[in-house]
Amino acid sequence: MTNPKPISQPSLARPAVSTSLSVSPTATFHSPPASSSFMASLAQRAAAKQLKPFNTEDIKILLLENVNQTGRDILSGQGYQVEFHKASLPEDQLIEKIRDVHVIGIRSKTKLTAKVLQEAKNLLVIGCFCIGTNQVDLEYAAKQGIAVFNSPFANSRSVAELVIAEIIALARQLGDRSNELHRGTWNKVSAKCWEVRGKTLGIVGYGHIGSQLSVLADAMGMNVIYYDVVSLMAIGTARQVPTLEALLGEADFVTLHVPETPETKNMLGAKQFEQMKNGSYLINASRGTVVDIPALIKAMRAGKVAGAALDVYPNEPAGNGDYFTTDLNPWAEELRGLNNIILTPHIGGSTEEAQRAIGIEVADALVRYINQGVTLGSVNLPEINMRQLTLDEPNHARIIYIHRNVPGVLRRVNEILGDHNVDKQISDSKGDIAYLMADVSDVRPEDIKEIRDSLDGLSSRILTRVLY
Ligand SMILES: NC(=O)c1ccc[n+]([C@@H]2O[C@H](COP(=O)([O-])OP(=O)(O)OC[C@H]3O[C@@H](n4cnc5c(N)ncnc54)[C@H](O)[C@@H]3O)[C@@H](O)[C@H]2O)c1
Ligand SMILES: O=C(O)CC[C@@H](O)C(=O)O
Repeated sequence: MTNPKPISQPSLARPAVSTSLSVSPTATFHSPPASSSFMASLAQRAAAKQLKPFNTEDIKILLLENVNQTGRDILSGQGYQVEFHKASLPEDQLIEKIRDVHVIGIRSKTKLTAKVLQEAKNLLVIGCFCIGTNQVDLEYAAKQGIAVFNSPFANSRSVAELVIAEIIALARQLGDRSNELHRGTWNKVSAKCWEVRGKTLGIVGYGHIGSQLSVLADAMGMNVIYYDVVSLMAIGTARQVPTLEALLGEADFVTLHVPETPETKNMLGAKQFEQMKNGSYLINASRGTVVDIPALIKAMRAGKVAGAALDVYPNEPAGNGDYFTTDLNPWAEELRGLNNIILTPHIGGSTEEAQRAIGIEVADALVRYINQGVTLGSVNLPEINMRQLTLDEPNHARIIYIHRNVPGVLRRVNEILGDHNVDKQISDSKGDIAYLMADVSDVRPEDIKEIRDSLDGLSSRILTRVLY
């Protein structure tokens, strides 16, 4: 059973932000970071009337892991209190900080486990300023009525471009040649250095990143094959293969673009390295758990795998520094000692374009959720959208009721709302959790209190919010 949120949790006021969704990462490629939605939000804010009982400056936001300035500006521009940290926080400090905040913004390093989230008594929403959401216990968050948002594809192109660079760098042993020359050694070789034209790229996971990569590799004259658990339309001349084994037996380069799930843990282990072609290459820019690294080390020492590029690791440090040691991962020294291996510190999505786009997209989603209750793009709650209330509707209130998805709730909710004029109402469920949003007109403050108290009294309640 969930812990109900304290009734004292602030009801959030009239929106003051644009509702535009960022639909394309290229939008920010062509636009400066001060996005149109950000400017629009500032303009609207000037005109907006702050309605009682809630002021946006009461909202406390904790941003970790160097969330981009674009996102910070949007959130501060709303008047929220924003606390910013460059790195992630150790669990004890995270627990201490999270107790107090309504919103937390993270990237891939901060683990929001049930243990941490159960301390977050005021938390309304989590923003993952990245693609992956495996670092958050999504189910537990939903059961607490905490919405989670991410940016599903704003860094996909950046990752795909990095992988293209790595395919060529591995084929030409660029890392080794460069390191040698940095040490003063001239070593001009062509043995086992290849063009990529005509070679086969095997993409595991043909989603946003895998399919972008497919287009780029196709354009370089590579044959593209892919394996995915779902049947997906091939782009260009790419071809889906039925099994991972089939892909491994045919690909010269294998690149992983699957999410971290129990099924993808050690997806590439000793058996799979055996199934790869002799002298083939492996690239992992997905999650560190997907590759069994000791097995990779063996396969590379045996010459089975001719080169590898790793961007992600089972354990990654909270911030920058000299942390890539055996204290972090026991095999770190062995990995560093291998030839033709490119090791990067989880930078697949780390470009100016991607980080700006993510900052805007996730911050906009947070503001929409805080100010309007809109869950479009949420990864753990049903997606509900309703048009913004305007200043022409001064006595309207927006009721948000997050509840357990059990029989009879709508009847009880409508008994409570039934004495009022319900202009609009939407409800949807996702698994055990349901989200109801209703706009009610001609309500007085005492009505609002009564509605809220009555909804709070229902046994199905997870969280009630009233925005007015
Ligand atoms: N290195 C980085 O900086 C970086 C940046 C962005 C994303 N990522 C990682 O890359 C992953 C993929 O990103 P995406 O945007 O392409 O995700 P996506 O959800 O668009 O695509 C993932 C694909 O993997 C498939 N899949 C899932 N489980 C599978 C399995 N067991 N076997 C085969 N296919 C499976 C899915 O069907 C889907 O098509 C993310 O989950 C994230 O962890 C890393
Ligand atoms: O920026 C990050 O920390 C994560 C990048 C990437 O792994 C993602 O999931 O988007």
